[in-house]
Amino acid sequence: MAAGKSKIGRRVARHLGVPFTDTDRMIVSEHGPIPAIFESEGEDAFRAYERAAVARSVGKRSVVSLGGGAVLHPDTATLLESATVVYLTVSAEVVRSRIAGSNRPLLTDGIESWERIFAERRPTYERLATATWDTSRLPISRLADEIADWARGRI
Ligand SMILES: Nc1ncnc2c1ncn2[C@@H]1O[C@H](COP(=O)(O)OP(=O)(O)OP(=O)(O)O)[C@@H](O)[C@H]1O
Ligand SMILES: O=C(O)C1=C[C@@H](O)[C@@H](O)[C@H](O)C1
Ligand SMILES: [Mg+2]
Repeated sequence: MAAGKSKIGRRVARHLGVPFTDTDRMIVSEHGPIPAIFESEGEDAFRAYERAAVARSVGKRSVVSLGGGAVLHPDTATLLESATVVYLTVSAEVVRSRIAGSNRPLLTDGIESWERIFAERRPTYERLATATWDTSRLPISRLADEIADWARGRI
């Protein structure tokens, strides 16, 4: 969470001249704010909406920014096995300020929740990654340039 998927993904798509989709935004436009979905319908309902949004997005010539937990669904993990997956990392030290004041429903204990969730998901992220960038030190613009250069010709 807060590694830069949405901000960097949008710029990468612009550089590549392909459509951009952010599955969190799709869910919000179709079902309302994410915290409200978690509160009134629960995480399982959110994951089902997310799985559907990912299934409609992945596999086209485009850039898709996923929610941090999208890989938890086995169908999504299977879809990503045949996609070009950029895994963005960030250190706990740096992410602390990025998540301050955030309304991500799973971050009930701030950085402690972030670290626990990251440790649980890390093997899955690493398994599905085609390439990895750490976003802790470089600006968004530089990361987007590098990733777009790498992705050109691959998608
Ligand atoms: N390389 C970076 N340097 C500094 N700030 C960054 C960088 N990348 C992202 N940020 C900032 O971190 C915050 C989170 O970024 P963003 O929303 O793109 O993350 P995300 O991975 O999409 O998070 P989520 O898991 O909630 O979807 C934003 O405020 C963004 O401006
Ligand atoms: O990592 C997660 O589980 C989440 C990340 C966000 O992008 C949203 O998809 C939601 O807040 C859940
Ligand atoms: Mg995002």
